[in-house]
Amino acid sequence: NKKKKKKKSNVKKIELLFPDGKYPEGAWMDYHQDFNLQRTTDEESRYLKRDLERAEHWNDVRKGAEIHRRVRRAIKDRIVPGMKLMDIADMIENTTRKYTGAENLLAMEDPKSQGIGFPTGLSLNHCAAHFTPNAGDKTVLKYEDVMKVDYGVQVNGNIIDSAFTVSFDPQYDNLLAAVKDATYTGIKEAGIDVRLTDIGEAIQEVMESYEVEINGETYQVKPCRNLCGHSIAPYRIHGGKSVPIVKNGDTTKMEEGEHFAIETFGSTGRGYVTAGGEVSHYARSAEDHQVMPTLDSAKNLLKTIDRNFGTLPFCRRYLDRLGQEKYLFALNNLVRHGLVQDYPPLNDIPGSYTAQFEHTILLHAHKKEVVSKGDDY
Ligand SMILES: O=S(=O)(c1cccs1)N(Cc1ccc(F)cc1)Cc1ncn[nH]1
Ligand SMILES: [Mn+2]
Ligand SMILES: [Mn+2]
Repeated sequence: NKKKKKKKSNVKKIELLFPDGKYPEGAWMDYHQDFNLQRTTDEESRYLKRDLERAEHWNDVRKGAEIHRRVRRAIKDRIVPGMKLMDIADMIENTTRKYTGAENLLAMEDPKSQGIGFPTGLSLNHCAAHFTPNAGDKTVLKYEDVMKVDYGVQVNGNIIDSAFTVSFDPQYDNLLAAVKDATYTGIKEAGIDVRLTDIGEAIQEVMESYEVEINGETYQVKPCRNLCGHSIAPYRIHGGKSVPIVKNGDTTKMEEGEHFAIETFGSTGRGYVTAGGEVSHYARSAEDHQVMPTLDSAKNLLKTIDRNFGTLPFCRRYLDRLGQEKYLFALNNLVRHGLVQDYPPLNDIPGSYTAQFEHTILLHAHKKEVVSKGDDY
């Protein structure tokens, strides 16, 4: 009897698809009119020259973005009700691993050179962010679910952070439309010398201009006021600046050369999230002034984390995959000592629905690049 041949995925390493090593540019946008008027033409040419000095850096980011687009194209039609979240996460992560050649971290000379940027978020309904299944999770995606798919790709530490929302029931369409419009508004408002609070104000105004009727009740869409976008630095998903999605008075400005994840979250609940539920997401804390752990198991786990992830976020499944066993006590010890930061799921009130869209943008000297833009969102 012919054994049913496992469908071999035809995903190849991305380098084979781009033999000249040049990766496609994202969507270009001009900075605000008045900003451009202040700059003379010879200034523009100086900015362009300065930008070209970072060509290799930009190319790395574009490589990650191309992989992000190809992964979502490969998996989009395969995310259907009845699927286990575990299988969706594996599909996304294994496709990313194939494109980046990061199938087996233990076999890689530098496991942090390129690969998964951070855990695949698959947050459902009132859970807005930072949920990914831990081993043994049997959750199955349902027709009435609103799932935020939020995953990362990194190339030489340049992280692409982009997310979209999956839903099947058309009654959620206005919620998703509100958030997509709000995220695009944030992307349009962003720019060199722009104040973060002004971006938040513009996002909030658009978000709140939408209403959605779900199960016979009408809601005005609310921004989740304590969630925000963020700057991105090499191997650091949070570069230090937070981009609010409501007016918050933060007059900090965006600066030339920075990478930002512009993400907005809309909700039919309180518009405010609280941490709750089993933790899956972790990351090495940046500061290193903490005291080293005395517990041997914690010391060894820290070494494994440093070698395989560095300061990139990881999840319990990635430790399982490395063959780590019974690591929870040691992991919680590292969290208690402040050596590892935990990122619990962030939830609005049960029964509410949240949606998200997110892109990574690059503030070049002369123009803005929405590097993770695709023909899907
Ligand atoms: O909420 S955040 O911690 C944050 C927002 C503003 C300043 S820090 N976070 C960064 C992050 C933390 C842990 C991860 F595993 C991955 C990312 C935003 C985010 N989560 C998913 N995509 N983007
Ligand atoms: Mn994200
Ligand atoms: Mn983000």
